Amino acid sequence: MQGSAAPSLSARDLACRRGDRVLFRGLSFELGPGAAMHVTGANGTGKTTLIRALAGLKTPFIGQVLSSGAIGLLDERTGLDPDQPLGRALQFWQSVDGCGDPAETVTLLVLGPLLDVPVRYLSTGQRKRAGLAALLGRNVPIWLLDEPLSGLDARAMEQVTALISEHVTGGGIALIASHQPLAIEGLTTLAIEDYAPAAERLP
Ligand SMILES: Nc1ncnc2c1ncn2[C@@H]1O[C@H](COP(=O)(O)OP(=O)(O)OP(=O)(O)O)[C@@H](O)[C@H]1O
Repeated sequence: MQGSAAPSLSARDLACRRGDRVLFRGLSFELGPGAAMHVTGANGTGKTTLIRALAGLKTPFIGQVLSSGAIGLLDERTGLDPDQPLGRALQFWQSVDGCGDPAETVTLLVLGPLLDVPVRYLSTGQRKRAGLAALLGRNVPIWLLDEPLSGLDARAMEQVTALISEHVTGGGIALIASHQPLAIEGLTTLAIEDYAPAAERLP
């Protein structure tokens, strides 16, 4: 994994809004090596917004995000060039981040038969697996995963869950927003609705 220091990710008294609406406030947590946290909440409660704030892509309205170690984000975008065949698109990240051979990841995620297919032709589930392969190839310690299981078949869900477990067992950090249950040992849960301003809470 990139960087030798122990990774950490924390939020301190975080509040984010979209337009005039405050989605959550007073949200704090601290994650260290080997931590996995499941962010739950109904549609529109702010899970993606939280992940974007943690990734540094959105400025919180109040509070701070602190991290030590490189952050990798997996969301609905793969980060892969849509016009390149998958194999070449994955190699691009490998050359940028200087990581090892992606062959193992390609095998694990059953992407071998798709290496010659342009990224834009991949199905939803194939694209999700490709995005995860790119993330794995980057070898970063902190994973922010926005709905990593959506669009996956049962077998792929198991494989992706196993890869997340392996990442945290190896000392990485994973924060996962998901509507699906996650079979990951030691997983903690952050219910984002607990941090909604009182006026936003459902009865
Ligand atoms: N650019 C934007 N401008 C204004 N409001 C936005 C913007 N992007 C998102 N929102 C609103 O912010 C709220 C939170 O959206 P977000 O995507 O964080 O929710 P979520 O919990 O991830 O939802 P889901 O479970 O559907 O993925 C939603 O009400 C959404 O409509």
